[in-house]
Amino acid sequence: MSEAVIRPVTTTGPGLLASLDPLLRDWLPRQRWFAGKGRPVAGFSLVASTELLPVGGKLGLYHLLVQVHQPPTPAPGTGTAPAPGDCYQLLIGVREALPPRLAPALIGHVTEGPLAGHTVYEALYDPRPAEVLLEALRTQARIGGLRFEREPHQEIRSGLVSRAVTAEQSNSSVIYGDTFILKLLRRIVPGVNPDLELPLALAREGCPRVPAPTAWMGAELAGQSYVLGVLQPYVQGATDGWELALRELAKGEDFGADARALGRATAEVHTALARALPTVTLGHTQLRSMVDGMLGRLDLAAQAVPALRPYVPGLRSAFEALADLASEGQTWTAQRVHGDLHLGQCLRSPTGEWSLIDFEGEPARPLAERRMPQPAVRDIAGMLRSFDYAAHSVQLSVPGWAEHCRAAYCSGYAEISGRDPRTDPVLLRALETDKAVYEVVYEARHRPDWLPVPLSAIRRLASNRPT
Ligand SMILES: Nc1ncnc2c1ncn2[C@@H]1O[C@H](COP(=O)(O)OP(=O)(O)O)[C@@H](O)[C@H]1O
Ligand SMILES: O=P(O)(O)O[C@H]1O[C@H](CO)[C@@H](O[C@H]2O[C@H](CO)[C@@H](O)[C@H](O)[C@H]2O)[C@H](O)[C@H]1O
Repeated sequence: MSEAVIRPVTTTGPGLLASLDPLLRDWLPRQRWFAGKGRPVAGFSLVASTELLPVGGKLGLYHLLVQVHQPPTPAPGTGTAPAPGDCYQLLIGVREALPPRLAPALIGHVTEGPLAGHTVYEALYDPRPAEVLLEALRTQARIGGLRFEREPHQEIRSGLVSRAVTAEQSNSSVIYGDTFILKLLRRIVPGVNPDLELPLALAREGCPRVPAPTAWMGAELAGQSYVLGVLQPYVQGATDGWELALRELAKGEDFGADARALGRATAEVHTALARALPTVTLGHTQLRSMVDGMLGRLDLAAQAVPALRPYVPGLRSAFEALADLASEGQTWTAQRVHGDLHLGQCLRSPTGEWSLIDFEGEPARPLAERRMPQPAVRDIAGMLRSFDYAAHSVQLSVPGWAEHCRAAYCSGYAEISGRDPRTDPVLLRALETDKAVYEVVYEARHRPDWLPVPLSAIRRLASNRPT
């Protein structure tokens, strides 16, 4: 299909950002997806702007890439704090007045500059702007620096009605007619994004455990390419694993069969990834640098979260035990992995089929690190941590629930891959520890009330107690 240009680009001058500046300073830090929380916003630079609907009509629409200037993190080593100057993707609607249904999307009323007298708002919540994006994907448009691409044999019907996903997310998503879901990435970085790269590789490998990307949007800026969003089929009527697990727990019911099926699904994805993309052998040198990475993250985390400090020696020993095995000559295979696997990233369809989503990896880690081959056990460790989270999140504790899920999940994994992760306890403990350390920092930054959940695992892992 030939590429269609729906509208020539209009590049706006610096006045646009100046007029939005005071509103963005207030609005941006309140967004769930804003990664620079806890540090003041010193200012903005416009990286790129594209007028998608002309301002001056009833509804104007800007696509903006905005660099946010923040001073470095005050306390050294919050571990996951982004470097100053993170770039965010914004879709800004411009109207003279906002209809009441769009009130929750309000960014503010502009008083100065080229948009003075207008109201600006988060346009993803508005069906018309969302339709503009879908139409651009459908027609493989190029609009200014924005490129919209589609898998050659995939069709997108026009006129699908949109609704925004309101759940807490690291990015922002829109559902079109229960047929597609578009994820707009918020903090954007140059390079190949694993959230597109891995599902595409899996789809081309014929793996049915991941919704196959239908289309995507990106940009070329100063010679570098950026992935800005991915459209994929919407799994209708799906429930995510976190919700399911909590539901079963609350009823005191068994999650073992689902955990086993999830283990099988994870192994199917790992097997397909190992076929589709290069694998490497991790010997002593590579393991040493992996362990050094874990130790470094632990140090940063302990600086940022004092509650972690008493456990540092025990946690270090979990990592050093792995390095010791490597110095005795043991090797491991590494491959591309999901990178942030947890129950919330697993969708169960009404027919009981599991799909894995969100291959972005841990959002705070540098892209290059997220794309490095890892032992597949890293994902397994993530899921085991998730069973533990679920068990700690309900009022009524069900003794042995997390342990039962762990066993079922590992057995399911072994059924497909031929490798039971429990036969590699030192690696599993090290990777669970690394994940729990990440979670401590994540919770301290985003959900302090949840901090006791990873901290209880930290106590167990530091003393090398079994679950
Ligand atoms: N293909 C899909 N089908 C149905 N729901 C989906 C699909 N992809 C994502 N979702 C829903 O959207 C939510 C956010 O998606 P996710 O990829 O995890 O975004 P984020 O990176 O912002 O966390 C998921 O928790 C899930 O509920
Ligand atoms: O889903 P995201 O990619 O945004 O992942 C981040 O947020 C997760 C929480 O929403 C966080 O997951 C942690 O909490 C979950 C329960 O809410 C639990 O199931 C996970 O095991 C636990 O790690 C994830 O770490 C973070 O990267």
